Amino acid sequence: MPGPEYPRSSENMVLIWGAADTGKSAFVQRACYDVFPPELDPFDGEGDRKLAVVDGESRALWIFCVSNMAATGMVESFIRRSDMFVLAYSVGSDDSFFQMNRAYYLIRELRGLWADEHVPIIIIGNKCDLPSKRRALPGGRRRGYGSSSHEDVRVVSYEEGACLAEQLGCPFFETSAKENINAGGPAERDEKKVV
Ligand SMILES: Nc1nc2c(ncn2[C@@H]2O[C@H](COP(=O)(O)OP(=O)(O)OP(=O)(O)O)[C@@H](O)[C@H]2O)c(=O)[nH]1
Repeated sequence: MPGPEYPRSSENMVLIWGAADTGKSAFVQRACYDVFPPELDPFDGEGDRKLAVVDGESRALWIFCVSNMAATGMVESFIRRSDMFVLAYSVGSDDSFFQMNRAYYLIRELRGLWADEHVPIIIIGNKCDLPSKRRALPGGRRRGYGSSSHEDVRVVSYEEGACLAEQLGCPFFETSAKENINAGGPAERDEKKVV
């Protein structure tokens, strides 16, 4: 398998990071080509390009996806190089939602964000087209970390996503690569925060 491609010097690098099956590849395909293939090859190690108009200025984005299953060294290398981050979860997976915290704090740690450096991080809850039908658990409990695989129904509400994003100080969007909801805009809006 070829090694990862790298962005050109004129491009802003956007790292999309999330659990497996959150729809990262589908989101990029929708954002860059306005298509929704039913099945996609794993996207790790590949980048894609999108032109975005930011404050009236055309900018080139190089968009790169990694899942949290990727090799630690590769993830850290791309975290250090990226200009902005999109942390993705699926509204159909509690597990992917809980894993975002780890991604968020790793970015902050590696980029020294406890100091003054500002790096834009946005959060997207993909698959918002899934129907809302929360499964009842015995005793009314909520599932916890590691307890959920991906579902065909929504298990993370909009409010839960918005609340976490607010706590972390990140812009938040629910998206659907499938139904083309907010799937072309977040990177452009995020870019606005950079400049
Ligand atoms: N309902 C729905 N399904 C989606 C959406 N986006 C992606 N999917 C489906 O979710 C599955 C995973 O999509 P991928 O784009 O391969 O997910 P990924 O996060 O890149 O997965 P990895 O390569 O394993 O990291 C596929 O079956 C997609 O068709 C969406 O917006 N809505």
